Formats: sequence, C-alpha cells, structure tokens
Amino acid sequence: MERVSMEVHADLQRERAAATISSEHFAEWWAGGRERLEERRALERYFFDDPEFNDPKHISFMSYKELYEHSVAKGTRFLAKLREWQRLRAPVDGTGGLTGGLDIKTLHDFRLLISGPLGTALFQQSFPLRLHFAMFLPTLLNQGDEEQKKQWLERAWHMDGIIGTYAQTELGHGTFIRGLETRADYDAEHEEFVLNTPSLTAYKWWPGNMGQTANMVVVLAQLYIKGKHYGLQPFLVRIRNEQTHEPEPGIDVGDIGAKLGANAVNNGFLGFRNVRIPRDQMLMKNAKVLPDGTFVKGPEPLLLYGTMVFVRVLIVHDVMVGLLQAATIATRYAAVRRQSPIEPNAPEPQILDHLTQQAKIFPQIARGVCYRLAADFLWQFYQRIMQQLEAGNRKGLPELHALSCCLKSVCTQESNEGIDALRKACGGQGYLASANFDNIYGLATAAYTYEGEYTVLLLQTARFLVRQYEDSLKRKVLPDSINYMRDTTRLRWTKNLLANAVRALEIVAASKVRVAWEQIRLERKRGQSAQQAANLAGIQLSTAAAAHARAFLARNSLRELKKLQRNLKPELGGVLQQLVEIFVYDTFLRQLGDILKWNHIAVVQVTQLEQRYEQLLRDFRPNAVALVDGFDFHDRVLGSTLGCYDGRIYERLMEEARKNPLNEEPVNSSFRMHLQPLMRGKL
Ligand SMILES: CCC/C=C/C(=O)SCCNC(=O)CCNC(=O)[C@H](O)C(C)(C)COP(=O)([O-])OP(=O)([O-])OC[C@H]1O[C@@H](n2cnc3c(N)ncnc32)[C@H](O)[C@@H]1OP(=O)([O-])[O-]
Ligand SMILES: Cc1cc2nc3c(=O)[nH]c(=O)nc-3n(C[C@H](O)[C@H](O)[C@H](O)COP(=O)(O)OP(=O)(O)OC[C@H]3O[C@@H](n4cnc5c(N)ncnc54)[C@H](O)[C@@H]3O)c2cc1C
Repeated sequence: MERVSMEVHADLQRERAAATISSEHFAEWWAGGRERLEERRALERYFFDDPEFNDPKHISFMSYKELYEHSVAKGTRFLAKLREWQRLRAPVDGTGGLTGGLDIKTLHDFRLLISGPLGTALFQQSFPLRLHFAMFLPTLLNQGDEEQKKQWLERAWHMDGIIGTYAQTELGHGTFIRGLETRADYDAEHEEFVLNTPSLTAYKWWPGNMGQTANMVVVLAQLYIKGKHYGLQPFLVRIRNEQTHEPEPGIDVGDIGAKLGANAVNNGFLGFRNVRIPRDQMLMKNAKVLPDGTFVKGPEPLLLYGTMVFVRVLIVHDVMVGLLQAATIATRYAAVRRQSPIEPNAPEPQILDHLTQQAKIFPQIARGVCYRLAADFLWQFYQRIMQQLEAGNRKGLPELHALSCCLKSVCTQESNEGIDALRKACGGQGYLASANFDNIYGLATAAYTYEGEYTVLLLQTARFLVRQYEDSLKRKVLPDSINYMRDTTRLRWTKNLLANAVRALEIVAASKVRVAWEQIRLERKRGQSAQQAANLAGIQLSTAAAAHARAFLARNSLRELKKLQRNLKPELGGVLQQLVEIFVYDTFLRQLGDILKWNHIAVVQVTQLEQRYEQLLRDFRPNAVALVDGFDFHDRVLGSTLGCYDGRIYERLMEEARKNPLNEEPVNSSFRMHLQPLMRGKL
C-alpha cells in the first residue's frame, strides 16, 4: 500500500502492533480475494501516481463553473486512461471492460468503480459522466429491442458520438411518474414521434449530466396515438448536435444550479418544442408502436421501471462505501486525538478510550460491514430474478422490488445519519472541508432522495408486505425474505442473545405489518376508499417497511456470518462476530420502544443485552484501527486531513490551512476597500 512520506504517528503504530487481527487478511476477504485486492491496488496506483490526476487546488476553493470544467477534463482523461489500462491488461474483472462487450454485470462492475473508492477519490463531487454509465446504458441494454441495441449500444458503450442520460423527473413531478406531462404524439404519416413540453412543470428537471455534458437522453414521455393515451414510454432523443454540441432545434436545455453536493454532475433542465424523432427511437423491447400506429402492449409493463430497480440495488453498496470512509476517518482521528483525562492526574487519553466515543464510531463500522453483506446478497438476488424474467417468469419481481426499495431507503437513511454522527465525533475539525465529511455526506444524502424518495419507497415495500400478510393468513407459501411472518410464536428468551435480538426484530416487523393491515381494514370499514385508507395508515405502513428492512439486515448478517466463519481464520471470524453482534444490538436498542411494545422482554433481559453491547465495544476496541485499515482505503480515497494512514492530523490541518488562497497575501484587498473606510467612518 502506498503511503505518504511522514512517519506514522506513534499512537497508530501502537494500535496496529497491538491488534489481534491482520488488516491484510481482512483486506483480502473484503476485496473478494488476493487477486482482486492486488488488481484494485494496482489500478489505484496507476491513477494516483499520475500527476495529471492531482487536483491543482482543493475543490472547496473552486467556483461552481470551475469545478464542472475541471471535472469534465479529469473525467475524460480518466476514461482514456482506463481504456489504456484495459488494453494493457484486459480483460480484467472489476474495471468495467470498457474495451470489451457489454452486459449488465460489466455495467455493474463499472458502476462500482466510478461510485466506489477510486471514483470518489478522483471525483469527490461525483463522476461527471456518471449517468451515461449508471442509467443511460442500462436502459438501452434492458429496454431496447435487438435492432435498437445493434444500432446504439456498441456506439454508446464506446461513447462514439454519444453521451447520454436518463430524463424522467420533471419540475412538477418526481415521485409520481404516471403524472409526468411530457408528450410524445405519433405521426403515422411521417413515422415519427413529436415531443413536446406542454407547461413549465413539464420541463425535465434533475437528470444528471444533462445541463452541458450529454448530447442524448432516454426521455420518459406520455405516448399518444391519434389522440389516445398509451401511458409512459422511453424515447431516445438527441438533444445536442454531435459535432457542435449546440442544442438541437426545439430543445431548451441548461443546468439547474449548485447543490448541497455532487456538483460535478451537471443536473439539468430540458424542454421540447415539436421535436421529431423517428419511430424506431421509442425503445421497444416491451411495448411497440407499429408504422401504422398500432400499439402492441409488452408482456411486462413494469419492465419500464427496470433501470430504477438496477440502480436501487447498487445504491446499497454506494452508501456503504461512504459510511465506511467516514468511519475510517473518525477511527484514525480518535486514535490520535487526545482529550480530557479519565483519571484526574493521568495524561489525556486517546479519545477512542472514552466509551461514549466507541459507541459513536463502532456501530457505524458494524453497520457498514452488515450493509456490505446485504448489498452482495441483493446483487445476487437481482441477477437471479433478471434471469427468471428473461425466461418469462415474473414471480420473483415483486419480492425484488420490495426488498430493493426498503433496503435502499433504510441503508441510505441510516448511512446519512451515521456519516453525520461520525463527523460530529471528530469535534470541530470534522466541520472543516479538509476533513472531507462534506463531500462524503453530500453524495450519500442525495441517495436518500434520488432513485425513489425514502418514504415513497418504504410505502412500495409496505404494499407488498400487507399482501403477504394476507397470504400468510391464508397459509400460502411466502417468499423467503418474509417467511418469518409465518412464525407467530412469541419470543422465547434464551442464552443466545444474538438469536433473541434477531427474532425480536422480526416480531416487531411482523407485528407492525399486522397493525398496518388492521388500520387499513378499520379505515375501510369507516367508509374510506382503499387508497385513502392506505394514506391514513401511511405512518404504520412506512415504519413497518423500515422494520422489515432492519429485520432482514439482521437475519442476513447472522446467516452470512455463519457461512463466513466456516472459511475465515478464527481471529477474523471472531471479530466479524463482534461486528455483527454490535450491529444487531445497536439496531435492537435503537428500536427499543417497538421491541418492548411487541415482545415480552423483562427489564433484566434488556439490561443483559445492553451490558453485552457495551462489553463488545470494549472487546472490539483493540482491533478498531486494524480493521478500518483493512477496508484498504488509500489516503487519496479518504481525502481527509483527519483520516490519513500516518495519523499526522495536526501537520496536515496546518498544511491545508496554509494553502488556503486567503493566506496567499498578508493583507487582503477587502481591508482597504471596505474595512478601513468602515473604521474611518467614511462609508
Ligand atoms: C446516479 C443516480 C442518479 C439518480 C437518478 C434518478 O433519480 S432517476 C429517477 C428516479 N425516479 C424514481 O425513482 C421515481 C419513484 N417513483 C416510482 O418509482 C413510481 O412512481 C412509484 C413506484 C412510486 C409508483 O408507481 P406507479 O404509480 O406506476 O405504481 P403503483 O404504486 O400504483 O404500483 C403499481 C404496481 O407496480 C409495482 N411496481 C412499482 N414499481 C416497480 C418496480 N420498479 N419494479 C417492479 N414493480 C414495481 C408496484 O409494486 C405495484 O404492484 P401491485 O401492488 O399492483 O402488485
Ligand atoms: C442529486 C439528484 C440526482 C437526480 N438525478 C436524476 C436523474 O438523473 N434523472 C431523473 O430523472 N431524476 C433525477 N433526480 C430526481 C429524483 O429522482 C427525484 O427528486 C426523486 O424521485 C423524488 O421526487 P421529487 O423530487 O418529486 O420529490 P417529491 O415526490 O416531491 O417528495 C417531496 C415529499 O413528498 C413526499 N411524498 C411524495 N409522494 C408521496 C406519497 N405517495 N406518499 C407519501 N409521501 C409522498 C415525499 O416523501 C417527500 O417527503 C435526481 C435527484 C437528485 C436529488
């Protein structure tokens, strides 16, 4: 691993020497094997050793426009250099196969590359061509028919005259997609669609890369044939000229402005005025429009939403990376920072020795590890269901949709909370831009909203859960992820605290689903429509779905732990056991109100679990630094004065402060222009 030249801080040296696990063994497991670990390190070196990829100044000192231009320049060099890498070493798994063919696995790997450690190191405000790979290409791949794929896919993959994005959201509607207003009217005489933006609220608004970067979009629009409405369909539209990049006739396009984070993404607005595209630019894998204007319904209309499912699955992985970057920074900082003697006359301890500090940091490490186990499961599950869909079997789709929605919501929400808690755990220094929590948080918190807002997606899961609850009453077979609902026995507290806690979380979820179902029934009896009843049960429904996600995360962690312990070195298996326990008990204690409401648990049993939890924090303490080292985040990936491997926090903080452009001149011009006149009473 490449390290900066300063000597490692003595506290970190001691931490590493005293650990009982090997970071390297952990890193190997975390990366998915030795070969993958070496490959990733080599790829990182390939970029980080290249001075072209060193930012001339910290991005917090760049203007919005400057950041965009800088990011596009770097983004294009990144792609060129990645292609070169693959030509030299191809075909290499995990680097996206930019020079090879395209399938969903390749897109998945590429997506992890640009939104994973390397991507966030180079593009702290996100990869400026992200939407091309994250949504435009998956949509072409999954929603184009064979002819269309032949025509567009290869070119789009190699960015041969095409930079695309996914334009769905409008100024007036993001969540309720059936309410989108953009129109595509079919003109059978010319075999063309005519696209229009009928109002201000119909403007496309938010699509990433759309402001200045992209020249094509997949746009979702309401299809009309001879004035008859046929619902939303995806259309491929060129918005900027391939050569000049000028907006095409009838296109009104621009950037929506600075955001809380992800400012390299160039989110845009887009309006259409009588924009004509040929008939074969409606993506027709599902529904079709024949030349004479006959509409042919697709076998599975919900496949229109397929790209969103793909991205939601990957978001669980994205936010896990952000959370663990923040946790690594906070752990290293807490091992070096000294504050407040514990015994009156003793020296100041590392802040990591304050138990309350451990309680702020370790549950976030544990959470990140358990999210990783869930993300891996979800990706496997996604692939399995997609294969079944290809074979015409749609049975698993509702379960995939339900699981991806609630995991995307809960993992994002709790990662956001975790990153902010970790920032606060670094005291005042955590608030500095040079600590990098702002960028990490900015990216993670966007995921709370995009690709389906938190509550909205929980409500999607809840619909499924309520239906499954009804099936369980009829003794029907339930899908795996909710099979626990079938077991209606009360919790029997045993010596196995972990099993108790997981089961208690499942009972909470099952009980909350039942209560939501009962409330809907009650509202129906009161004469409410099904939809209004669901609205009035919304709080119960959304919290039931979140409880289901937590129960799933806990059960999945326990299941995966058992598998892992068979293959890992005992000391590593032991530490993973600690982390899974910390995660499950932390989840349990944070939901204590619900746990006590739905389980017969005595105070003494809760106390037993609290004591075990606190003991685990102390037990994990000696391995904390070694474990976060094992995530193997290069210093460039953390991008933080507080989180470097060498622990030289004070030197780096001062170095960054001195680089500040305001310190370049001893007296700033504002003194003479404003402050001095103010003090002389001359304003
Ligand atoms: C890098 C990232 C950048 C960001 C990009 C973006 O943000 S891009 C923009 C991202 N934007 C968003 O994410 C917008 C979020 N909004 C939405 O996704 C939809 O408007 C909605 C799902 C909220 C409602 O949709 P609706 O009013 O059409 O539907 P409904 O509620 O009436 O349900 C009808 C049936 O469909 C089912 N079903 C639904 N979705 C799926 C699915 N994906 N798969 C499978 N099934 C699905 C549902 O379960 C129900 O089944 P049931 O019960 O009848 O058996
Ligand atoms: C950084 C970023 C990048 C994005 N990139 C893209 C992109 O590339 N392409 C694209 O098309 N879009 C993109 N989007 C748009 C994004 O998908 C939407 O913002 C998102 O789906 C939420 O929709 P909304 O903004 O309309 O929120 P709203 O739906 O207006 O939500 C506002 C509030 O209303 C509540 N609410 C709404 N509906 C319901 C309901 N049915 N029940 C209960 N409560 C409800 C929500 O819970 C929330 O509290 C992006 C957004 C962001 C922030």
